[in-house]
This record gives sequence, structure tokens and C-alpha cells, in this order.
Amino acid sequence: MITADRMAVVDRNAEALGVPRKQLMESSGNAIAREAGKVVEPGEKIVIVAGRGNNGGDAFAAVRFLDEYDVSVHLLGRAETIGTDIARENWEALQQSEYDTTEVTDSQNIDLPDCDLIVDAMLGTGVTGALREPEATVAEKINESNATVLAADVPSGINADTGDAEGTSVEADRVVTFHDTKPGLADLDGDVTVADIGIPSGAEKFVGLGDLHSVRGDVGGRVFVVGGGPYTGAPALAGQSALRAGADLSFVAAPDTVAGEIQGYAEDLIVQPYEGNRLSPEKVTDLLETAESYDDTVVLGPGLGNADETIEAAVQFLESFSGRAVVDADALPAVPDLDTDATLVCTPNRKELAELGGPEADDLREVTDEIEALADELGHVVLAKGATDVISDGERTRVVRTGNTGMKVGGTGDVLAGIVAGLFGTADAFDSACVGSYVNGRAGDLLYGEYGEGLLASDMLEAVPRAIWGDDDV
Ligand SMILES: NC(=O)C1=CN([C@@H]2O[C@H](COP(=O)(O)OP(=O)(O)OC[C@H]3O[C@@H](n4cnc5c(N)ncnc54)[C@H](O)[C@@H]3O)[C@@H](O)[C@H]2O)[C@@H](O)CC1
Ligand SMILES: [K+]
Repeated sequence: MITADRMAVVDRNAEALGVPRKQLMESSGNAIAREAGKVVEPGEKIVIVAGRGNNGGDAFAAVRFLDEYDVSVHLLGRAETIGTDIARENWEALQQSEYDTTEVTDSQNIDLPDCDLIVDAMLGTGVTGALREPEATVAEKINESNATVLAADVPSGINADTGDAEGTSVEADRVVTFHDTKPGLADLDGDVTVADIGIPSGAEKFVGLGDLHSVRGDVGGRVFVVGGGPYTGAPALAGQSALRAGADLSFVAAPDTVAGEIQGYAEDLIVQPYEGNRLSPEKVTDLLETAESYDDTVVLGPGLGNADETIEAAVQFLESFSGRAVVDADALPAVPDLDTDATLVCTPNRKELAELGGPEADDLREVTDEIEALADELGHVVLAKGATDVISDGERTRVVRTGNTGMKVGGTGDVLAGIVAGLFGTADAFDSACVGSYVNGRAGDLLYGEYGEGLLASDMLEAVPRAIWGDDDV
């Protein structure tokens, strides 16, 4: 099952993988024609009712596969108002070969000719709100007709994600839906056929430009790094990379013995010292209060060290916390057996992955099933870090191929934790982990030509915004 948003992501990923949307439209058109051929005999009459979006474009492509039939195409609106280049190109191809096409510009005078099959390609996943005119009147005429009705992708007027219609919608006898079925088709009366339209498997499996674009618009929020003690660079990197990924404010709670040092790395961080030289259970109440009262995204782990009392504090923190947290490095041992309402993204490297009960492997791509099983068992998102990263929420599993050997240097994991946290304020856990990993690798790739194996984690900070919002092709 795929939602309209996810479909848009996959479609963009496919384009980046060399299969542009016009090719998918051709396959969709072919699928409509194949489905039509199951209903009508050669020579019989097919009426295609097309909208001005890509759903209509799919039907224009279908016409070229239907030469054995008596086909007429009714475009709702003027050809100049066709909304996308690929749909218009397919419309123009019909004009050039003198297919039977009509532009319907007067909504009061639409008469659908008698026919054996109506193809409903008015609207697909692009519908918003109740059908407007002329679509609403045409939907009623389609529903009054005796012909079989075949809907392209979804019956027009129906929300592909919910199955709801805010007004009139097409009552289809059959639906040919593309790539995967849609949640909104589950309770439909008609027969639903899923057509493979040749989207490459990598468009689903590999996090890509489509995923990146889906989080680009809406970022912000506060990040709260609980880190530092034995180490100081790690929390500073995480806090700064969160800002680079779009967070509005980045706080670092750290022992007062090292707070000044952390602040010294970056004036953009707001360092909140607590007494002592490392995290211990008596600090937990205050930290929780801060994190929860401001709805912060927490990063727990960078530079905390692995003293027993620190791990105990991490456990106590997470058991009482009900917000969002990225759990990294020294805090990861707190995660198994945790009883928490928090939503976590756990970011183990290969060694930490094995310690969490996950698989041991040089190449994480070979153990995606085990990583998925671990995420399922933990009940949290796992972002397993390796040459290739693997992200799973226990049901969905994706692979990130960005990044390079220069990033084996210390600190890149802290940068990653910060990026994920920066995104996590507005995106969900799984998307933040997937896109965070993708962006981290992409930031490294943007710098590889310049720094090669001499790349530092701190170099990556300035590349993070370019990796998210830049047009650079890497
Ligand atoms: N996303 C993908 O990967 C693919 C999409 N394809 C097709 O593209 C379709 C989506 O195309 P679009 O995004 O162009 O959207 P649609 O073609 O579904 O609808 C967009 C058009 O409908 C109008 N519209 C929206 N709500 C309306 C309403 N209530 N009343 C009247 N008009 C309304 C918009 O102004 C716009 O012109 C899919 O359903 C599918 O048929 C396929 O070509 C295959 C690949
Ligand atoms: K449709």
C-alpha cells in the first residue's frame, strides 16, 4: 500500500535513478489499455474522459495502445490549460496523428456518447476537496451511464489516502492503479488491479532525492543535546549540525567541568551546565523538565562516556521521557529492555549494533532483515551506520548509499545524530533517520573532492545546508 505523498517521493527517486516520469506515464497508459482490453472487444467504443493533470496524461498515452478500438477522448478544459509538460506532450501526440479528441469547454453541454467502456482519467492522486465543475457534472453522467467504468489510478473525486469523497465521485466498476495499491481503494466496490509501471526497486529501497525534497520545506524546532563529560567535541558537533539541518535553537546540557569548553567551540550553542563531571541519575529530573516543557528533540549520548551511573541516568531519562530522542553512542546500552513512551531513533555503528543484539556484518546491506527484526523487537527506529547505512522501523527498511571513506574519521556520527535531531522536530522518526543519513553522506560527498581522506567531521557542518537545500549534483 502506498500513500500519495510516498508515491511522489518514489516517483522523484525513480527520476534520479534514470527513469523519468514520462516513462512511467507511458507504462501507466499501457496498463490502462491492457485493462480496457479485458472489458471490450476490438471495434467496440471507448470514451476516455481526461482531466488536465497527469491522470489525464496517463489516458492520453493509453490511446496509442488502443488502435483496435473505436476511441474518443474528451479533455475537460482547454488544451492550453493542461497542467504538466508530459501530459501536454502526450495530448499533442494525439493531435499529430489525428486521433478523435475534443476539448470540453462548456460544462452544461457535456454529452457522453453511448459506448461500451468509459475510462475515468479526470483526477487521480492530485485531487483536493470536492470535485469542481465540470468534473462534478461529468462524474454524475459517468455514473448514470450503462457502460462499464474503468478508473485510472483512483476513481475521480476519491481521496487515494482515505477513500473519502467530499462530494460526488466516480463509481467505478474497475480500477487500474499504478505501482501499488492505495489505502483509499481498500473499501471500494469495484475490482482493483495493480499495474507494475516499471518503477525501479531502488526508488523504494534507496533513500533518494525524493525523500530529501519531502522534508526540505518545513524545518525548525529546538534541539536539546544531553552529552559531554569525558568528551567535549561530540556534543558540540551534534548541537551545531542540528542547527545546520534547520533547528532554530540548539541547547547542550553538560557537566560544568566541560561546559565552558563546549561553548568555546561555538557561539551558536546555548550551553546549560549542571554540576559535576559526568551525567548521573540525580540530574535526570531537571533535564527531563527542560526537554519536556519546551518539546525539545533530545540527542542523548554524544561524549557522555560509559560510566555505570551515566548509563543508569540514560535509562532513567528515557523511561520517564515521552518525547522525541536520538540515542547515540554511549547512551545506546540503555535502549534494550527499556520501558518508554518516547519515540526514539537509535544510531548504532556496527559494533554498537551487535551489542544491541543486532547482526554482525561488514556490509549492512546483507543483513537488512536482521536489522528490521531488531527495530521491530526494540520498537524504535534503528539507523545502523556502516559504509552503507540501513534504516528500519521494524516494518519498512531503507538503504542509504551516500557517503565515502573520508567519513570514517571520528565525529561524523555526532554530526549525523545532530542532523537527524534537526529534522526530527518536524518530520517523523523514520523519515528523519532516512533523510538524516542521506544528508550526512551527501554533505561528506560534497566535500570529498576537496578534502578526500583528510575530511574532518567539523568540515561537514558547513556542507550540511548545501546537502539539504543546495542544487549541487553529487
Ligand atoms: N506519482 C507518480 O509517480 C505517477 C503518477 N501518475 C499519474 O499521475 C496522477 C497524479 O497526477 P497529478 O499530480 O497531476 O494529479 P491529478 O491528475 O490527479 O489532478 C491534478 C489536476 O486536478 C485539478 N484538481 C484538483 N482537485 C480538483 C477538484 N476537486 N476538482 C477539479 N479539479 C481538481 C488540479 O488543478 C490539477 O489540474 C496519478 O493519479 C497517476 O494517474 C502516473 O503517471 C504514474 C506515476
Ligand atoms: K481517475
